[in-house]
Amino acid sequence: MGGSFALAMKKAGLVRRVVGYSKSPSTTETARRMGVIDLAAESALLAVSGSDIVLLAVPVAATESTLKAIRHLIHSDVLLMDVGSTKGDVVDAARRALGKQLPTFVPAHPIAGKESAGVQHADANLYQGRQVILTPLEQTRPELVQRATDVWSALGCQVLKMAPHNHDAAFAAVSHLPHLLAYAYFNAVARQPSGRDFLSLAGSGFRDFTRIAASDPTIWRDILIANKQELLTQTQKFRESLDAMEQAIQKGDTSGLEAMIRQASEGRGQWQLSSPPTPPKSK
Ligand SMILES: NC(=O)C1=CN([C@@H]2O[C@H](COP(=O)(O)OP(=O)(O)OC[C@H]3O[C@@H](n4cnc5c(N)ncnc54)[C@H](O)[C@@H]3O)[C@@H](O)[C@H]2O)C=CC1
Ligand SMILES: O=C(O)C(=O)Cc1ccc(O)cc1
Repeated sequence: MGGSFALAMKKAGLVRRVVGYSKSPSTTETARRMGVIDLAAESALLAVSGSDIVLLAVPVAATESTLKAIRHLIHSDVLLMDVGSTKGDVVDAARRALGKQLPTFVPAHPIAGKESAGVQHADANLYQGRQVILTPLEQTRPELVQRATDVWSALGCQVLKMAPHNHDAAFAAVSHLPHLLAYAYFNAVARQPSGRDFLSLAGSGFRDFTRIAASDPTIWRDILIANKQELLTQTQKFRESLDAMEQAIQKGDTSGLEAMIRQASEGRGQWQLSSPPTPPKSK
């Protein structure tokens, strides 16, 4: 996410120089070789020194320690953002870590990404035509919320604002639950004695359903734990829906089963991925 942001900012002509830091030196080396960053910093603190915009792209559970590592060099005009998939925990971490620098922080979540993590998959067009959710705090400086909106808009995003708890409730349903189900479903098939044989026969429906089961384990462990309450609400709703379909099958209730399939089929047929009406021209 961080690498894609750097490439997109460069492509949009919005940055003079990108300084990168990762706790893994091979990541910054790859980023430099790919032209994602211009300079590798020796620490997170040195990376933010003299920067106008700071983007944190780490697992959500690493937010607090990362903010603590950089807070001394965040001055009041710096636009500080994250890209974490959960917002309640990130905002709590920022409150604990940032102290008087809290007004510089604009929590952000681009609804764009891939199942493949790592800077080697960085993509300058990742954010084009996507939504980004900002969850500013009451303390956040309005000028910085505007600057964040301008930055993401210039990368081709539609910017929405909402409260962290509303964000987490929605994304538990449409992102965190499907990732959990993809992991659970893939394991359920693969762990059977004949699992390997079954997998070798699978077609595109299986491929599409399980694509996100290839997503990064550390990133997703942190997301599922961070949004525990909302996620468990959604697993319960899913269980009820699955139970109803199972019962119809068990009873041979063809019309009940068809009605449930029809409802999903028609709903999914009408659903479209949200995107801005007119994405900006790419350079
Ligand atoms: N991959 C996706 O599709 C999306 C991911 N996100 C969010 O973006 C953030 C970054 O994810 P990706 O870029 O996909 O992952 P990534 O694996 O490509 O990048 C994560 C970076 O964090 C570093 N890191 C790992 N553990 C750390 C720790 N304990 N302390 C400091 N740094 C650490 C890694 O070295 C790596 O450079 C996550 O918070 C995720 O929830 C948001 C939207 C989409
Ligand atoms: O790979 C996919 O289709 C995704 O769902 C990408 C994604 C992953 C995590 C997010 O917080 C937002 C988007």
